Amino acid sequence: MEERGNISIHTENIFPIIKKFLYSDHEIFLRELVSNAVDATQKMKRLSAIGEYKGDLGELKVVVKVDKDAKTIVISDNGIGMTAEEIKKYINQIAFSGATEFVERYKDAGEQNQIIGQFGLGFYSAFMVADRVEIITKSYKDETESAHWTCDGSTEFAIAPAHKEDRGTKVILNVASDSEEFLEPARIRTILDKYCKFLPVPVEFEGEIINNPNPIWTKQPSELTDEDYKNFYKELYPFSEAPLFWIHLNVDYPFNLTGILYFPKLKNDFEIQRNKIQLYSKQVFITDEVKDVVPEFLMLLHGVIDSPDIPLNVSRSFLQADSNVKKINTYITKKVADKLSDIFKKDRETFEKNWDDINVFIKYGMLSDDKFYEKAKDFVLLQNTEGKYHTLEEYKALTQANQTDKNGQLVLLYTTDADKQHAFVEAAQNRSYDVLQLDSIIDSHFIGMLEQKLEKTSLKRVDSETIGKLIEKDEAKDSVLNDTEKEDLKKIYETAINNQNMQVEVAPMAPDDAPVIITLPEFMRRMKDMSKTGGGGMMFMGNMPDTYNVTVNANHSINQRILKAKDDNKERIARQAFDLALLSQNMLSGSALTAFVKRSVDLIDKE
Ligand SMILES: Nc1ncnc2c1ncn2[C@@H]1O[C@H](COP(=O)(O)OP(=O)(O)OP(=O)(O)O)[C@@H](O)[C@H]1O
Repeated sequence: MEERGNISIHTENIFPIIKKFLYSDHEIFLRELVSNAVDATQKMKRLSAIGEYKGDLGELKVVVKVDKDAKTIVISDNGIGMTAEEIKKYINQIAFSGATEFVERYKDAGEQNQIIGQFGLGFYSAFMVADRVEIITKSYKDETESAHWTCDGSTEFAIAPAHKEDRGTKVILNVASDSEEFLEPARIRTILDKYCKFLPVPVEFEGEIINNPNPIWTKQPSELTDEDYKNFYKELYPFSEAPLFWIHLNVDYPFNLTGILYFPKLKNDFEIQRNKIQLYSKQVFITDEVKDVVPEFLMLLHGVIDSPDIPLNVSRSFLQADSNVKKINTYITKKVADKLSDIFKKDRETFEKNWDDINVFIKYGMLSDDKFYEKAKDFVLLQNTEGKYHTLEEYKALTQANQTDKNGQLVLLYTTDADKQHAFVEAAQNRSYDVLQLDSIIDSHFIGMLEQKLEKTSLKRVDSETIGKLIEKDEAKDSVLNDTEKEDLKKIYETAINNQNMQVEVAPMAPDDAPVIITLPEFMRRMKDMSKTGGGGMMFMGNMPDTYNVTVNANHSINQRILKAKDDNKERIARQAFDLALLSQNMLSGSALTAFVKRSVDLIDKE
């Protein structure tokens, strides 16, 4: 006997609204229906395990079928099934009230609203692609009766007895004409691959099981080998290089979370490496946009996080404020810091070997998260030009005696390019100063942070001053030139250089230091660097020409010779000395380079 009825909801017809709101994410209907089938199957397993069900379970699996001719998609399971009464209760009432609530809540929200794709709309998402949905089901409780429910997306439904032989549920979607793309098996396979790859019950499509029901994050770390972790990484990202190391997350109080985070081999273009963490809820894929769930700097990691405690059906701003999400953030940050600290302590060699790949990540973390900084400050490494690694403490101990200036400030020297800045690096080394190699994209921010955090410490690029001024000591240098001679020399150089952006100064240095040294002041360069990376509101600086300091060594014999030279030769020699300084810094090019070569030939010719 067929029974007809009305579904009691306030909104006349909610389906057009659902369809409109879920426009971009119609494909999630499959996730919802397959998850329901999986839930029903797992309930069956549990009933059998506790002895509530004594019959034969059979081979528990979910089967998805597409029939292009009949224009149907069928999702079948041999789970607990439903009696007619249960259909009325769970489908007509509960599922409908869920859908109504969804519409009530979101009908005023804009179409771009991000939450929509993450909202588990449940059974009624079937109407996003079907104009008629049927359920044929037989409960494990009722071996005699089975039921057939039909609904065309209006508020009316029909329910009649059916002739289903075996236990379980079959959901038949009669696909609407505007959704026929979902009748393509390739499309269905892609969707299953995306959302159902790790569902806990085997899912069959076109005669094949498409999922891995026991992904390793659901197992205990003690059951797993390094190979298992590496293989799983390959399964997730078939085209990526092997990971460096990983962390197995496993917590059940005060929130529930499992997962595996991998440290990838980082490329410099770390932007495109984002969105590599996949978020699951009980093995159902939800999203790979884990922003807000995972701290920003950890988004460089790869892997999976599975938590039923992350609310997926709320807006993003709410997500940020959610106390569970905050706790998850803190937990993951702590776990990552602990893992790094552990590797550092137990196997410093490996840690140093991987430094190139992990330094960006660690520095990024220290910059963006104070708690992470507190832990990482003990294992962050500074690499010097000799390729040796030191912790902050070790480096302080190494440099303190020789690199403290007359004001008690510890000056750490660094180079961004040991090749280009070679002359300066060498000058520093001649004084037994140590020079750090800080050349990754994040280092200009990292340097600023170190200065803020470390007491009485500043960092200077090795070519930002002449060696005597980089680390000012009390030892005043005598000048062999008197003030008039210095003034004369300055004028000669200014005329020879003839460039307003080159600020000439004559200063006494060691006779064997270079005759002319060109430097770009630290402050100036940092401002420009910042404007390049878009920080600090210094955009205007980017367009300003560099203003260099040109220091003429009053104690160098060439400069004494210039003063004694014939008038027309003074500027020639000065220009030659200046060009040599440019040349040593790779700053000589174009017509200036041609002129320099010509002048050099003339000079040799005359010798
Ligand atoms: N394949 C199935 N077998 C047995 N019962 C089912 C099946 N599909 C749905 N149901 C019943 O219908 C109810 C409503 O399903 P629906 O998907 O709308 O909501 P839900 O699964 O409870 O929550 P969610 O919004 O997370 O999907 C389920 O709780 C379940 O009791």
